Amino acid sequence: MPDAVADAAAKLQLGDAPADNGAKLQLDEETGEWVSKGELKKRLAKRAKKALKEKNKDANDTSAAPKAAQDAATTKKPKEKAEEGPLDPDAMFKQGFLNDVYNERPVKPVFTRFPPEPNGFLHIGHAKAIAVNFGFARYHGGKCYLRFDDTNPEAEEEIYFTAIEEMVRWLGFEPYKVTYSSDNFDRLYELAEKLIGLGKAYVCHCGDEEIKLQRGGEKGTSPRYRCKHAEQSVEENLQKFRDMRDGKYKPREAFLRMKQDITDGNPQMWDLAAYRVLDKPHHRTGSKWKIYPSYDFTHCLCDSFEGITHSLCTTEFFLSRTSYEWLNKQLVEFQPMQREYGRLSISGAVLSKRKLKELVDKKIVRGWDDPRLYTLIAVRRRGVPPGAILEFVNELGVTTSNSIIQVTRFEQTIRRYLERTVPRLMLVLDPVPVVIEDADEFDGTEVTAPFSPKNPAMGDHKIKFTKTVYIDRSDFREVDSKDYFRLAPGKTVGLLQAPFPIKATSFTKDEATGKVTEVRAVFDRETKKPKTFIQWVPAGEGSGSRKCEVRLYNPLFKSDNPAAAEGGYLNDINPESEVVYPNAVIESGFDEVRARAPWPEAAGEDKQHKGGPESVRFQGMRVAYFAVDSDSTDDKIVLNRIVSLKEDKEKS
Ligand SMILES: Nc1ncnc2c1ncn2[C@@H]1O[C@H](COP(=O)(O)OP(=O)(O)OP(=O)(O)O)[C@@H](O)[C@H]1O
Ligand SMILES: NC(=O)CC[C@H](N)C(=O)O
Repeated sequence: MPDAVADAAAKLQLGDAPADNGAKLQLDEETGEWVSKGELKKRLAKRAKKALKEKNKDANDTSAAPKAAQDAATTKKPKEKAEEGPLDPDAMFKQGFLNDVYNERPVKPVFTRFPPEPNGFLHIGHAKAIAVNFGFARYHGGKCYLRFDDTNPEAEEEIYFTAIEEMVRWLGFEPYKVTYSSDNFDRLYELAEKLIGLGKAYVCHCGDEEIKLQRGGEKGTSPRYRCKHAEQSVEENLQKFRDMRDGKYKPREAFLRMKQDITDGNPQMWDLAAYRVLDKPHHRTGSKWKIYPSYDFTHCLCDSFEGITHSLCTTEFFLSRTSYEWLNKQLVEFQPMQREYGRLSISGAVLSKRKLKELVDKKIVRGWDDPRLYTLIAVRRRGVPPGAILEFVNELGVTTSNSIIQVTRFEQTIRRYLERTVPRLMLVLDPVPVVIEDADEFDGTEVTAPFSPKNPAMGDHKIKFTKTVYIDRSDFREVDSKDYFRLAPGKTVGLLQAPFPIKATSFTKDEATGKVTEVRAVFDRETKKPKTFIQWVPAGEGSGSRKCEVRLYNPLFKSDNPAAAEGGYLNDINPESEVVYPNAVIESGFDEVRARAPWPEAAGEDKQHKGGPESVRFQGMRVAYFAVDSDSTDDKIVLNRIVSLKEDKEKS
């Protein structure tokens, strides 16, 4: 975003209640959005209903019940089964702001564009911009360009072009054309000469301080005025502009200014810069140009060249709309329409390029794609499905206000999406072997495990049952108590899909570490319905189980607002943001899940765009949702926790 625009937007506090909306709006305190009274009422009613449902659900939680009981629970309660289907994926285009934007200009075909500056990796906020621009065109049967806004060769790098395009496709969108603002440098130059010819632009030699004074001084309260350069003749301006082009001026010695309307209250009309001298080679045009057009000169004209019908951008460009329309009217036939929607941010997420770079350089994170970050490459590496991101944006809806969304809300959408879509496997984070002494007759037999207890269409797979199985350390207690329902000496627990529940008889301990090293148990053939079922993984060669490293992620920062933390955001790093389990084990069904990935196929991850390791996703039953990390090799599996199974109540 150009600094001047950001400053102007900040001055007018565009993040506050939108002033340009006729309807009476009210603040939705949960999302930070301004919505109509009716919409707020609807939302509150929906939330109240959901809270009640959660309460009832907690009371009837069946996750630890026997399989038969689980089946019964899902068939007996049709309401829960039909629960929370995904929202209409086009909801954000059918109502509210985007519907209004279309109705303002109900033309066909629709053309939109997503116009990133190739100066960094995209972040979660950009996912909204992609969903809005590409989605709007798709919904209306139109086309969306991916246009690299590459007018600032100082900050641009090849790697960002590739990464940005990859992200658009990963989110499931196909650009109509990939274009570059720089493709138009010749045409833009000619139009700049035309603007000079119309007496609407002049070459200025003033410095920053002088320009500030012309625009009303530090506080903007003194009278605005134009400098003497504004009086130059068309011929003189043309000559000077050509001299700029031909390298006769050094950077800052001269720049081309539009002659707009300094009496207008909008700072975007105070003779903005159109061209500046910059002695930098450009990655596409090489050293052909010594002058480069500004955002304000370039963007609106490129929109017109590409026939953009609806130019959708974020609210900090609200004031720029005036100069956007002014310039197009001076120079071109086709008039695009710019409209502005609110930015999306996630609380506790650092998105500034400088801060991200510092985190990477100081090795606080594993790289720009570290799963704790909110760049899109990081969110992808963590395993968040592209469809879940689109669902999140759609659920939030699009309005004119900026929203800072709690990370727990993002995670809740991801969780719901994964719950519906991914297969289930058994995984043990911190394994303890349990020897079932009377299991000889079952040793090496197979049990059948469904990939989804809720969706039989996902099929099932076989798991070897072995006399020694691994269970999680947290599922065994050396000393039993009445309110404890998992394994303990003399206590029975169910093993999911196993022939019988087991009862612990004894255990051994490493005296040096105090850790249990082995539990001995027997089948409990009497207890038909143990209170709890736990996951297990077969042990030994031939069981097909695999060792893996599991990385559990928590928020990178201790607070929701790291920028405001005492001593700065680096002082706010959460020491528990990554917890590694190096000796986890996963059952053999993992091989099938890996071979079938992406499972399910979805936007951005289909036959054509075969996903990377992160598209191998599953629910580790009773543990969390996981995806394969890009650090994995043929010999070593590394898994990332995408999200926990349930929201951590403390966090929310
Ligand atoms: N947080 C956000 N929420 C929604 N849209 C965004 C957000 N950030 C950027 N965009 C939009 O994405 C498009 C491309 O953005 P570009 O990379 O040029 O943005 P930017 O504002 O410089 O981003 P940043 O400075 O945050 O990296 C623009 O239309 C911009 O308005
Ligand atoms: N109009 C827009 O969407 C602005 C895009 C531009 N690349 C910016 O953020 O600076």
